[in-house]
Amino acid sequence: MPAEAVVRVRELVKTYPARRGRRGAPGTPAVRASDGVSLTVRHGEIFGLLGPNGAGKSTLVRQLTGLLRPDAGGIDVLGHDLVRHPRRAARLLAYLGQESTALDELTVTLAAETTGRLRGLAAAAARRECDTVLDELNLGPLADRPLRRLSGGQRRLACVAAALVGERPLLVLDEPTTGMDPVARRAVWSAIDRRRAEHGATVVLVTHNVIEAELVLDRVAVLDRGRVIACDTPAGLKAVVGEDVRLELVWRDRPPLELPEVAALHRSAVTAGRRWTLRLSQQDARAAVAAVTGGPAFAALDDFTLATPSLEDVYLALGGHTEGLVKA
Ligand SMILES: Nc1ncnc2c1ncn2[C@@H]1O[C@H](COP(=O)(O)OP(=O)(O)OP(=O)(O)O)[C@@H](O)[C@H]1O
Repeated sequence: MPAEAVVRVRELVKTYPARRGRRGAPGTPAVRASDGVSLTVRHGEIFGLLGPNGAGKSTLVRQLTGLLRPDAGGIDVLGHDLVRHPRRAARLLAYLGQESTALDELTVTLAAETTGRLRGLAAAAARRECDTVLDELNLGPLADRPLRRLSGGQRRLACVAAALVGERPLLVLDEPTTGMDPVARRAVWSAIDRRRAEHGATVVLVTHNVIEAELVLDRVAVLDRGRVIACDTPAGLKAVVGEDVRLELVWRDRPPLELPEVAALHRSAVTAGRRWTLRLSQQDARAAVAAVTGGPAFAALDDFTLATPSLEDVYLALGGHTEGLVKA
């Protein structure tokens, strides 16, 4: 393994078995949630896994953290074979899963301190680190509240705090900022970045927020149906769509498909209800805007935007499905 690689995943395969339904209820078919995933995360990177609901992101990180055993393939974290030795994961990485039920009865302070103690910190050190992290994430005022008495975003923030106590060289975070307001999100991103800058931590995180992904990630693997369909820097991925721009049209009600200029756009649009998204050359985008704003189509139009490409456009260009991607 090259010195700079912290995580190396090779040809990972995981299929959830089919289940027969009980008492006439429909069963569930087998799902191949990791379908030959290979990727390498380098030292000090903030590496993202992006993809819609059900793409296989959580399945991948649960295997990375030793919680789920792959059917085939290899996982190497800092030179340790985690398929053969899944329990070593606890020493190598801090994991923030999607659920927090294990900590719900504890206060914010106790959740963070206990996690630190479980990671081998002495009582005084755990307390010290806990104070620092609660301060960093502006959780001081909520320190004595049990997690179950917090709002969804506050609880998530408390779980991030717990994940950050008791330093680990690798942080694996499954949608760390879900449900948080912008201030909390910013605090989380700076806390993560500080771990990287000051302690050389490497971060793997799951997100479906494409805007956030562009801002914080060094590299991103785009997952779709258990496969990595692209892996590059956000800028590198955006080069896939070149100089194109994105035109979004939102219709008031039913789009007037009887108008030829609208019917022509419909053929290349990705539609989601009243919203159409088109990726066009700059010249074609200008012509399209002129066509829908200059003629009878305008009366049926609620809103339109022209934007430079985002990761979402890359995702569309790669043939992904955007239903599960969050755009703001
Ligand atoms: N325990 C399970 N048993 C059976 N199928 C599962 C199980 N967990 C996940 N799946 C299926 O595996 C696929 C991948 O799920 P996974 O949770 O990894 O996706 P994800 O990309 O993390 O999605 P989300 O963004 O919604 O969290 C989905 O089709 C899901 O329905």
